[in-house]
Amino acid sequence: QEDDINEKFSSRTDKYCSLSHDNDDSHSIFDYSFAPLPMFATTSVERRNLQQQTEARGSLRYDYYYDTCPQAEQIIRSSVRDLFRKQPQIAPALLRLVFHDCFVEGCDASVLLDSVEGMHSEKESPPNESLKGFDVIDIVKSELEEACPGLVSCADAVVLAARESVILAGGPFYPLKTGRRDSLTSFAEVATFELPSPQDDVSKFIETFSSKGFDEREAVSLLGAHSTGKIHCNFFVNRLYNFSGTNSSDPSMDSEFLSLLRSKCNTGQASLLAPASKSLSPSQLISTSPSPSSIIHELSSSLVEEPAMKMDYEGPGESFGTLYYRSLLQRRGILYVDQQLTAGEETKTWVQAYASDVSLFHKDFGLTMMKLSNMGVLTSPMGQVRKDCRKVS
Ligand code: HEM
Repeated sequence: QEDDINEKFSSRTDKYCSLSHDNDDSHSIFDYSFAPLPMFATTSVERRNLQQQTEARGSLRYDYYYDTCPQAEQIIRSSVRDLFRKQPQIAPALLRLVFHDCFVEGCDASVLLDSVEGMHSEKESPPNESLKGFDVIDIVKSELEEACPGLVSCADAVVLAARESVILAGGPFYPLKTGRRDSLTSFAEVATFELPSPQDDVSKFIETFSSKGFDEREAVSLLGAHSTGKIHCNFFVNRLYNFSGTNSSDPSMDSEFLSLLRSKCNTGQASLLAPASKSLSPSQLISTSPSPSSIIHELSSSLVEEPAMKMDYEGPGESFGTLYYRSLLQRRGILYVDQQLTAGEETKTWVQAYASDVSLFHKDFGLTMMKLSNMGVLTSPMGQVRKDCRKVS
């Protein structure tokens, strides 16, 4: 089996090397081993020319703001770090936010727009009800606006803030190109139908990610993001008390873990949170549960917490990824979709590989986050740079 994994890994390495040569970037990500990025042009005239050529080609490039706002990435880094010191839960919130932005019509900050007449916002679609981090992006963006008005897009702020969050959560650094622009609209309906459900089985999981261009290895590595943050009881309570209408728990769950989760989400809360989980579809289950969004939508007002389970329930100190995949092998996945990763032949191979090799996981996770962050981006002359991330300018 180890040979099998090695073989898959080496072909994957080749794939990424050749992929990066297909792009405008002639550097493999392994060339710089996550060190500071190489600069392609040395003088500011060369840089400006390169930027203009890049804009004409409509693609992203490293250090896009070098001339216009050289401090942009540093502002985002220090702003996220300062906020994290006060509220560590912003890191998982921002990591989840980038996934929910990029998976729906690309990384274009469409998830940040508020609803206005004639446009229903993605953030109000059922899968996004408990999404957080909007106010963090507002703070980051106001600092960017103060330094460089109208220049740095909300879409770049989202991907760069998420990368910082991964590092703060103990994950890897990965290089990111910039130059994304912001959408002019939000896609609430697409979000409702295209974001995956916590109740998906492994075939649905594979299908959803494959429809967005991710293979099984990439999809399994991305779910390693569930190493950090919290999951509210309403997303998994059906597994504890009434799995698939059986009035009993999910048989795929370890019994000690079941007791632990039941102690976090007791029957009273469970019936309150999922009154009709027998007959509801997964998306209905989420949408009809009392929305936690009023409480946790705004991080600053999250004084009352809904019942939830921490992903790093064994306590801090576990590095990003290790506990998550080991737990799945011990039948201790929190969401049904998490546990389902051990139900597919290839997905299980990757769970095993990541459980025993954290550096392999970090490398794969970094690569897949790069791919996620580049999905369906808008580049000049499309889209715009919003001044306020919640409103079209
Ligand atoms: C099949 C795919 C996925 C499903 C169904 C899913 C579902 C969920 C659900 C239901 C929660 C709990 C939210 C809450 O309790 O408020 C959650 C949390 C989270 N998800 Fe996912 N997720 C998926 C993939 C991903 C990916 C690809 C990422 C990032 C790359 C991600 C990052 C996170 C993070 C960091 C949290 C914790 C958020 C926090 O504590 O604020 N998820 N996810």
